[in-house]
Amino acid sequence: MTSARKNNEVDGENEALSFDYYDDDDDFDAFTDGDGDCSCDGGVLGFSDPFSSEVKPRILLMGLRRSGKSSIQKVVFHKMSPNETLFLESTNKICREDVSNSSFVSFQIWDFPGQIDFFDPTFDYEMIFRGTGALIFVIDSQDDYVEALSRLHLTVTRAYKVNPDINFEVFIHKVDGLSDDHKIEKQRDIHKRANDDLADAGLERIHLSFYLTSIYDHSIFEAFSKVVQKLIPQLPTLENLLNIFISLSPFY
Ligand SMILES: Nc1nc2c(ncn2[C@@H]2O[C@H](COP(=O)(O)OP(=O)(O)OP(=O)(O)O)[C@@H](O)[C@H]2O)c(=O)[nH]1
Repeated sequence: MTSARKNNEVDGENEALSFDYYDDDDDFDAFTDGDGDCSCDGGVLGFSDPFSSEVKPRILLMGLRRSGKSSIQKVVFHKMSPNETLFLESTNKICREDVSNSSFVSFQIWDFPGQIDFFDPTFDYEMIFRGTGALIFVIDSQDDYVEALSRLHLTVTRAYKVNPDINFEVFIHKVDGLSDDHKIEKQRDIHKRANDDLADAGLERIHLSFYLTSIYDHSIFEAFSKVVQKLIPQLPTLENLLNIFISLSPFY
């Protein structure tokens, strides 16, 4: 599969282009390009959105500090080995990256620093949520997640008010250290608490999808793939066409 990826500065002034092409049959490798870095913006507050007219869906990566957001982006899209992520520095800027590997699969990822005050009144979160297709909220399952859950609730409710069409995706991350029983138990607990919080706020109509993920196995690629697939409007039509094709195939 041929892939091209383009990096942009968020402020749009110093546009740096980096295209990489490769051939690979692996669906998940189709997300990666090898060596590029995303570009980041230092002015977190009140930056402009020079690409707001683009139709590319936007995927936000949010969550508390050190939950694993940048590691996910580096492993999935830059072929970084999981062990190398141990040396990643904390993100203090919004990093935005354009990913496009076909006319169907094309989107932007915005990696948010964990420590920003997202609800600072000068921060234009309405602009950010308005153009968002999916919001991935990363929860570190190896840490105490009480604070993460309250942050998740705040983020989701704010985002929903601005744009009820956002897909809310919760990555229960770093599950590599947990036994299978423990993983299921964590997922059940987080799922229940997050949905109880929404029900208490009268917002049970907000749907959260949960995934158990780790950068140390295939789970992070599968989860990201599912998130991206939901953003491909042509997918149901493509599936229908493929089903028709298969049913008419002489080998079927
Ligand atoms: N065990 C384990 N560790 C992980 C996983 N993903 C990330 N980490 C580790 O978590 C630490 C923090 O990862 P980062 O990607 O820097 O976290 P972040 O959310 O981007 O942090 P900020 O930039 O501070 O917001 C690093 O030491 C990673 O190696 C995972 O799936 N399993």
